[in-house]
Amino acid sequence: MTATLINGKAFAADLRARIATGVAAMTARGITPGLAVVLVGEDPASQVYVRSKGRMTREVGMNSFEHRLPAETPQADLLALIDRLNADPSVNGILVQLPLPRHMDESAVINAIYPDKDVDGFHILNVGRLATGQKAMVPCTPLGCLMLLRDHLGDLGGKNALVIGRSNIVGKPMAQLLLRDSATVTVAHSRTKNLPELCRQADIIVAAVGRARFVQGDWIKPGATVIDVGINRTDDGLVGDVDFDAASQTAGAITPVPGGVGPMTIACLLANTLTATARVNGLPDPEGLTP
Ligand SMILES: Nc1nc2c(c(=O)[nH]1)N[C@@H](CN(C=O)c1ccc(C(=O)N[C@@H](CCC(=O)O)C(=O)O)cc1)CN2
Repeated sequence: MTATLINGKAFAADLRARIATGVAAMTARGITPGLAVVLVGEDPASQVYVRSKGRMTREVGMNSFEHRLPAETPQADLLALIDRLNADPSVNGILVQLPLPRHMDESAVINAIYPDKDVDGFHILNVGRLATGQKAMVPCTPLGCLMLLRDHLGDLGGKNALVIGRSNIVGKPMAQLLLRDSATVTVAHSRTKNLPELCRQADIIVAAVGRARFVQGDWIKPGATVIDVGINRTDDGLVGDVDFDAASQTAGAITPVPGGVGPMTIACLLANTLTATARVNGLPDPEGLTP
């Protein structure tokens, strides 16, 4: 292997320590940030993520409120819970764990969250704010990717960045964030025709396709920075969207799976909760936690 390993796990631990310092300073002023996480149903991976979110929220000194609802909960009951959390001043951030059960309308649920408590950054108003360069709550996984990229590369201006995947959660906001940093951004997806060629021109690849080892080693431009957002459970264990062994022969730097982007998601959720708390209390945004 020749590529530098981008250690998201270590970066996330350091980020959480910085957040804990910010929380302590806020608590000293009589404000303790609170994060409410809502889980509907028993999806095994979601249960693990929600448990980790609760533990890490408490570890940084924030109040954690967990709401677990049965899979068959009517949507109206979930919306009523969100209304209560919107009105609760001890709750600064609200997150509804995805995916939701099939009978629920994801957009309606997300857009019921008060935008300034939407620490996932999925509310339509935050999507618009990000797209127009306004102060927004920014989706956690792309924010984590941006932090890793800036830490590794410094200025992203003028770099050719390829985002593979166009989801609302990762691909689209990732493209917006890279554009904001003056990268030249291409978004590829399942209908893109010349993906290997596009990859070979990219200084930065962010792979978020949801297909195990989809991005091949010989697609990588020598020295490129590769950010792998994929979390695919296979017979070989957890693997990313990039063929890590092959890509790391050519890339300049690469994130592993696990231990790369994944841990940044929860750290950035805590960062967003601290930011939301600062904003609602008329304080400046905490340093280094927003794009
Ligand atoms: N409301 C939301 N739902 C979901 C989000 C989200 O950002 N908001 N993202 C994902 C799941 N997710 C957090 O919710 C998440 C995914 C992965 C990790 C992580 O730390 N991954 C580890 C591996 C852990 C494992 O073994 O599964 C890693 O990559 O090292 C944290 C959070 C979907 N839902």
